[in-house]
Amino acid sequence: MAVPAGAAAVAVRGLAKRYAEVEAVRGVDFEVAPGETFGFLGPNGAGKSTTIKMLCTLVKPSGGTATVAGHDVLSERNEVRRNIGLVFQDPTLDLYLTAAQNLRFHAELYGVPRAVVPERMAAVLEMVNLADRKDSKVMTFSGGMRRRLEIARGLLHSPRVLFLDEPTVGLDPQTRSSIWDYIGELKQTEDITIFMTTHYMDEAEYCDRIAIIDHGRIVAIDTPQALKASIGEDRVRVSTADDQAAMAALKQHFELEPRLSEGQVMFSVASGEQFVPRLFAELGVPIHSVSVSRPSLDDVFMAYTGKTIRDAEESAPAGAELMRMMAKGRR
Ligand SMILES: Nc1ncnc2c1ncn2[C@@H]1O[C@H](COP(=O)(O)OP(=O)(O)OP(=O)(O)O)[C@@H](O)[C@H]1O
Repeated sequence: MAVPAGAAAVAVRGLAKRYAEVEAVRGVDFEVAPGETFGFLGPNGAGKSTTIKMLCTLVKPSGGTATVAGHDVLSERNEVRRNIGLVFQDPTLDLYLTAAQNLRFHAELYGVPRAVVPERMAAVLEMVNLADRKDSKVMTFSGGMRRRLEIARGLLHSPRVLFLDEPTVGLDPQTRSSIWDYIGELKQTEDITIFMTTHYMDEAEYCDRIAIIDHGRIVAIDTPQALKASIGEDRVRVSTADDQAAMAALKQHFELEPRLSEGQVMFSVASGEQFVPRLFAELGVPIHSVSVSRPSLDDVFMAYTGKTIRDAEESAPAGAELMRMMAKGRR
C-alpha cells in the first residue's frame, strides 16, 4: 500500500539488528498506513520480536531508520513511547494488585490526566469484558483474562499504534478467537493502527496486510488474499505405501517437484482435482489418501521460504532458542 511520505503510522527503512554473531534482523523495509492491521508472520527466531522491540524503542537498531506515529525511534524515544501501546508475549501485570490497580498504575506511568482516568478505565475494562472483575486480584484470573487485561492496559492511554507481540500465544482456541473479536471491536471504536506478530497462519488472515519474515528478512509483503493468489497452483498432499518411490515417480514420470513435509508427500499442480485420477492410474505406488487444497497462507509461506512454518520451527537451533528465551527473561 503506498502511503504518502510522513503520513505512515510506521515507516521502516533498512532496519537491522545484530546481536554478536546473530543477525536477528537483516535490513527490513515496510510502511504501515494509519488504521491498518499489519502482521509480521514467521517462525520462532525469525526476528519478529526484535523488530517490534526496535519499533517500541526497547532495543537499539544496529542499522537503518524507523519512525512510529511520525517520531524517530532513536532520536525521539519519549514521543514514540507516548504514542504506543504494548502487549507482549510475557505477562507484565502485577498479580498481587487488582485489575483496576494495575490500570491506575499504568495511567500514572503514562501521565494520563487524572480527570479522564476513571472514564477511560471503565471504557477499556468494558471493551475486554472485565468490568465486573475490576476489583479482583489478577492472580485469580485465567490466562485469557490476563491477556485481555493486558490489551486493556495497552489501550488505556489512547495510543496511536498498538503493538501486539504474539497476543494469543499459549491460549486455547476459544480464547484466541475471543481476543480477535476484541481486536475487531477495537478497530470499530478506536482510531488505531495495529502492528502484530504471529506464527499462527489463521491469525494472519485477520490482518489487512502481512509481511512474511524468515531468517531476519521480509520475503513477501501484501494482503493475505493477494499472497495466496500470487502462488496460483493447487496443493496436493499424498500418503503412500512408499514415499521415496512416490517422490521419484512424481519427479521422473510427472515432472513435478515433490517434497516431504509432516509425513506426507506434497506438490503443487494446476487443477489438482483433475490431476488426482491420473495420479492413481500412473504413480505405480499404492496411495493411502490424497487431499487437494487451494493455496493457504501455509502454502504461501512454503512457496517463499521452501518449508512449512512448523518445519521451520522444528529446525530452529536449540542454542538460538535458549538465547532467545534468556533474552526474553531479561526484558
Ligand atoms: N538479546 C539477544 N541476544 C542475542 N540473540 C538474540 C537476542 N534476542 C534475540 N536474539 C536472536 O535473534 C534471532 C531473532 O529472535 P526474535 O526473538 O526476534 O525472533 P521471533 O521471530 O520473535 O521469534 P519468537 O516467535 O520465538 O518470538 C534469534 O536467533 C534469537 O536467538
